[in-house]
Amino acid sequence: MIHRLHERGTMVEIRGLWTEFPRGRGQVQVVHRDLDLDIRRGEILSLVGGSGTGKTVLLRQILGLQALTRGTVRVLGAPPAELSARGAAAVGMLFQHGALFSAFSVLENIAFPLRELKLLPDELIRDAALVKLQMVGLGPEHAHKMPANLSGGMIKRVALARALIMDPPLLLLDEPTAGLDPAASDSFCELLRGLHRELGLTVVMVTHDLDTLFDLSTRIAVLADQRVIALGSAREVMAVDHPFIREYFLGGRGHRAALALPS
Ligand SMILES: Nc1ncnc2c1ncn2[C@@H]1O[C@H](COP(=O)(O)OP(=O)(O)OP(=O)(O)O)[C@@H](O)[C@H]1O
Repeated sequence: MIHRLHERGTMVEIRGLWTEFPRGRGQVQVVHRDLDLDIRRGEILSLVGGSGTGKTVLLRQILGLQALTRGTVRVLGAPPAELSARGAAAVGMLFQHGALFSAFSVLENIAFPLRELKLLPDELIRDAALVKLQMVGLGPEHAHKMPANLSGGMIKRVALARALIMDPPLLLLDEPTAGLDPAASDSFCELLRGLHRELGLTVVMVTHDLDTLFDLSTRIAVLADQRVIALGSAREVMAVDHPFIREYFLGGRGHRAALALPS
């Protein structure tokens, strides 16, 4: 049962999702209204939408950290909470403010989720963390540095290594290039593209950065009106007539970034 959807090529299946938050005096804020979305195995799906459209909430629901009001979210055919309770580690997440533990070294930060499981001896955990450090393009000379002594780009890389420590098939990225200068942002995108290819990862990414969006996405899902209003390639999504899409993609910044798309 667990692998049924997996075999069919669906990594995440979201059906009839409603998310509501109480707003006092009996009022509720409806963030998602009957939202459906399939995330295919091996794709890099970007979620875009205006502020407050529930992109981060959706990532947290895929991770099993946020309750649904109604509907279902299944990762590899099972509710995310069920997967994590079994220690299946199907999902890794790079949080937007993916702060590292400041009192821990780089290697201790990367090793943390594995250490928490208490299943492996220390040397194996250390070796696994060193492999991940190398995987994100950092040499062993960085292993014992403290987070305060790292650049923004290095912090993102270490947080990414930590997200990958359990070898999850699905990686969630919340604003992966936010706060990075253009050069660091480009090189982080390059790293993500390489890891996606080499590890065969499925990636779901929230981004406001159009360069990152066009650079990495294999498909784009646009959230507006509490649901997914457009889903497809950049060109397909841009062809959908909706006020948010016109403003976001066809405004000055969007137009410039779209010109760089391969024809
Ligand atoms: N735990 C919570 N309790 C109450 N309201 C919440 C909670 N989490 C999120 N919200 C509300 O849900 C809405 C969607 O939040 P979310 O962070 O997912 O937006 P977003 O699309 O990621 O926005 P942005 O692009 O600005 O980061 C917001 O109005 C937010 O205030």
